[in-house]
Amino acid sequence: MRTLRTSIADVLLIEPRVFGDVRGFFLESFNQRGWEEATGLQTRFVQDNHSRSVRGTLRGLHYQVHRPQGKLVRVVSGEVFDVAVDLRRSSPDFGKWVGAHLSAENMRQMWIPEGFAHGFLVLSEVADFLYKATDYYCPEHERCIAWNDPDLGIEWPIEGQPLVSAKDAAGGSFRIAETY
Ligand SMILES: Cc1cn([C@H]2C[C@H](O)[C@@H](COP(=O)(O)OP(=O)(O)O[C@H]3O[C@@H](C)C(=O)[C@@H](O)[C@H]3O)O2)c(=O)[nH]c1=O
Repeated sequence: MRTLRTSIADVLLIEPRVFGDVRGFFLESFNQRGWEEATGLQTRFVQDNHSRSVRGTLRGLHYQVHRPQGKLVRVVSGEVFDVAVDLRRSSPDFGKWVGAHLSAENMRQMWIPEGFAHGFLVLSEVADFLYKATDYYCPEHERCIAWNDPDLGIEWPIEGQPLVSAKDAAGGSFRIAETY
């Protein structure tokens, strides 16, 4: 695997090694030892998630206060624009966002450390989104910042309104968000 830095130092893009042959391909989607060697992180994942969404769906921007989750995310069918927002007050990148196209074709993964809000927009007809998380889902600690928060100014590749859940439509503003 290859790790690429992004404009926010702790957010990484990961390119797994892909072995193609006449049958198709093989890749290791996660390898604990390879992960530790490549990132220097002693990460322990405790939950794997899978969501499927139709074109124009936007999920986010989500995070958990008190029980933050680091997330290793990837797409196995379709394409999304994936975004991480730094919510760590002590970080030089506090309030900054970084986005990347993740697709079944480019097989890229994004590492979003604890202390970030996360969201993605579906750019294909359908997208299957898989991710590993470093802590369990805790609805009581779950928070949502509005995807179109003017202070964050995320440049989503969309014209018009995305399809969002009722919870996400009620997302709060970054200015008064609980941060880390
Ligand atoms: C996230 C999650 C949801 N659920 C349930 C709660 C609810 O009934 C249903 C759908 O939940 P949501 O609408 O919150 O799902 P979704 O909007 O896909 O939430 C996810 O969004 C992305 C952007 C993230 O970063 C994730 O951490 C997570 O917050 O699934 C779980 O049981 N476990 C989980 O870990």
